[in-house]
Amino acid sequence: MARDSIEPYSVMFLRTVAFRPALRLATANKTAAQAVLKSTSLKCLAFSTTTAGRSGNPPMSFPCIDRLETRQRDLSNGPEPTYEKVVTGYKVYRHNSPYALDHGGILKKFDLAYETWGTLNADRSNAILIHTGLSGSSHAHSHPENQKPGWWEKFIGSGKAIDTDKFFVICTNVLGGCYGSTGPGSIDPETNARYATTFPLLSVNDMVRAQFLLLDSLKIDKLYASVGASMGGMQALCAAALHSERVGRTISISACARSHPYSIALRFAQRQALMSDPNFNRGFYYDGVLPHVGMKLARSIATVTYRSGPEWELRFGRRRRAPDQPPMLCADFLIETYLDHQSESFCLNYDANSLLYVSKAMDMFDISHSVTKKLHAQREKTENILRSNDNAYAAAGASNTVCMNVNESPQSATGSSEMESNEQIVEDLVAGVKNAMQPTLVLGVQSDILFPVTQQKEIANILRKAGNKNVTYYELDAMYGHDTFLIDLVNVGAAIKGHLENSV
Ligand SMILES: CC(=O)SCCNC(=O)CCNC(=O)[C@H](O)C(C)(C)COP(=O)(O)OP(=O)(O)OC[C@H]1O[C@@H](n2cnc3c(N)ncnc32)[C@H](O)[C@@H]1OP(=O)(O)O
Ligand SMILES: N[C@@H](CCO)C(=O)O
Repeated sequence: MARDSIEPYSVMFLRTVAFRPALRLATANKTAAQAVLKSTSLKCLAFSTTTAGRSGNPPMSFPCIDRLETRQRDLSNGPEPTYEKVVTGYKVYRHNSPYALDHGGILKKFDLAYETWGTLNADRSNAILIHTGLSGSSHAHSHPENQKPGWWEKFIGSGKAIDTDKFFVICTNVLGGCYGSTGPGSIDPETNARYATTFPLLSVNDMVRAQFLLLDSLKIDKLYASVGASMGGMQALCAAALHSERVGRTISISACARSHPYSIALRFAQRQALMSDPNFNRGFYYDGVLPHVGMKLARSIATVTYRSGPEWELRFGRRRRAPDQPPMLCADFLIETYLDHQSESFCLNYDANSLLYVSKAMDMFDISHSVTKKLHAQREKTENILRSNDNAYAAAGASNTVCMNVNESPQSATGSSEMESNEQIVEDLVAGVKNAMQPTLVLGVQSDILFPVTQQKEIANILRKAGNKNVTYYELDAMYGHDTFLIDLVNVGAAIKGHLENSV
């Protein structure tokens, strides 16, 4: 098929110097390979499980089962969500008029948290917008007001992949997030209570449109580049296709042109695990017990999709935390203690409702022309009502309700229209990106099971079919899976720098 005919550039110069020797060593000498990895980007092999009391328990003679601790949230006595404590270091764009959303909802007003690095030049032409993945905050890099390392700390800075000597770099927390931007945990101005699951459903384009409103307020007409990975790549593609006149260059890393059923299934499983927590309380948990167990299960599943089997083989193998003890049903293998640690750490760092809304926006992402057209028409209807009179907000926004289980759905469970042919799908996608003619870098990772390279090829293919003559496609053989963009500075950083500084 045509879309499989895109040959991955081998980008020899991009291949990591640290990672390759580790792989080669792996078959011959695991310990040596681990030493190489340890000395590069993989930090820690020591286990540090955080569930209270577990490591201190006396040896058990029967399989141990994790205690599903619930934690009463007492506002005077932790644990409190740390995302609510992020109070410094970001600026806020305040949008004080109703904002119509793609799926029919309305926000009476919204805030967008953002941070910047570097200097905007005189003709305001050197701005780069970094779009985050699912759980990212605006804090991509440290700065004097918040010196904590950001989530892309090593990729941004003087002389770095995104060079702050040359560019003015902006990063926002997405609409729907929980790090300063309006999301389900924010106060609904209509009720003075938290939105929880009365928050309206969002699309990726709703997030991007909000970012362009921020750019308007900064008097930036056109971005030098729009850069993103994972859901950030979806946003970058969306900006390139739907706001094309405002984007000079695009970088899409480990993203997709439309979410495929496999990734939707994986996110559905996470949401189901989360919503099954008895403390979830249909999303109204803010004043009570947090759905900690559900969040932890959801992030465990997510972490399995973010990394890769080959990486874990090399890092953990089949090693157990206490090899002399009988097998236990709790975290026993090092891979299990790792998952336990990662998911536990995440629970208080991110709002459960944001996870639901943002991951749903990812599921709904589809850059096809027909989908965009439908969403646009839907939004226009709401915008017309809003324009019609000053009191229209209440009438137009009355439908901010979300459906949480199939029995609440007005549609049949088996539902759905006829399957389109592959040709029709591609044609629709090509029409969807017909305006995205900017120099574009599409970067994929061979070990990514969540956004596999077939989806990266699909992006490059539809852009080329649409007539974009300046599409660069790189495929990395890094082993860190989907999250490679957070870890592999050598390869991902070089690709980004090359595209930003050399593409014309
Ligand atoms: C995308 C955006 O837009 S931003 C969102 C990015 N942030 C996240 O995804 C948050 C979650 N973090 C992560 O997934 C990872 O830490 C990354 C991707 C950021 C970095 O990956 P790595 O450098 O490979 O770190 P790694 O995955 O090994 O995690 C290290 C932690 O695991 C712990 N760990 C490692 N092995 C084990 C083990 N066998 N048992 C228990 N804990 C373990 C380490 O002690 C360390 O703990 P700490 O973070 O509390 O200090
Ligand atoms: N691990 C990253 C990427 C997910 O797509 C995150 O949590 O945002």
